Amino acid sequence: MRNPILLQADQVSFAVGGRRLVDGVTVHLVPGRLLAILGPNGAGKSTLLALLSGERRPTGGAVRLDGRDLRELPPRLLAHRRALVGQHPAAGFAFSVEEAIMLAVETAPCSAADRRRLIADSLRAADAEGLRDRLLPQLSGGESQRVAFARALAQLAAGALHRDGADGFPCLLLDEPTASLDPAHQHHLLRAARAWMERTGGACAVVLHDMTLAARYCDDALVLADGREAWSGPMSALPVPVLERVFATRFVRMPAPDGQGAVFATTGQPPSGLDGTIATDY
Ligand SMILES: Nc1ncnc2c1ncn2[C@@H]1O[C@H](COP(=O)(O)OP(=O)(O)OP(=O)(O)O)[C@@H](O)[C@H]1O
Repeated sequence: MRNPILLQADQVSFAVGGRRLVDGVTVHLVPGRLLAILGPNGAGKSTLLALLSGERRPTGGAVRLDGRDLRELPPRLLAHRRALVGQHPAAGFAFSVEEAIMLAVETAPCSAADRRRLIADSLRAADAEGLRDRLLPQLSGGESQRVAFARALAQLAAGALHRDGADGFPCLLLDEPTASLDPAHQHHLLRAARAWMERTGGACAVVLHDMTLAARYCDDALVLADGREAWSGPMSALPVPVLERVFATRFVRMPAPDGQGAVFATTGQPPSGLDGTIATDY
């Protein structure tokens, strides 16, 4: 029977100079469930994503894809199975957007026409079709993020052509992919990530600072603080006091007007309880 866990990190740690940036964290990525990785600046979210992607090797514990230690997987196979969209997409050389995405799919075993269609599909999914002929260094921050997302989708779509049958679902790892996006594109990207999971049977983890987006689009949450797990579970069950504790600021959770997820507001005041008030937690 297929292991329902696609990417599995058990008690992973990553230490530099005696400091544990990630300390004994367990993450299970399951097809069809979008995981939000939350936590304050410096909590270890990007480092954890780098461990999950195989970009960094854990100094303790192991990360497994379909049960195989990432260290045993050849880099090419890994590139077919998982894509990481970093926090700051590199401006890179003066390639056009289309050329940059072509680099990610040029070895795909298909015709040139199919390759062009694959690029077009990825650009469309990221609402980046209009950027196709633009040069990478001339893109705005949000445009770069949309192109980096399209490139990751194209990389995994090309990777799927290398795989046989149902073997090996893909894994998409997104590090603050909405940080530079306007509100409409923030929703577009997370809807696209969910649609990608449904289409491919893949698994996805996303680092977010926006709790409202996380509540609307993510099934599960892992909250990190000081490199350790502070809380994990279904996003809908994430307690406001946990957020207030790790972020050291007041959070208010309200029902979303359309009933999907919740709306989170911060007030900049101290966490509830520290000034004698009671948490407003609907
Ligand atoms: N190579 C490194 N050497 C030493 N310290 C590092 C290294 N890489 C990251 N750090 C430190 O590790 C901590 C975790 O960094 P990381 O980028 O994972 O945090 P983060 O949770 O993603 O933060 P943010 O929300 O600001 O993006 C930070 O304090 C960072 O300064």
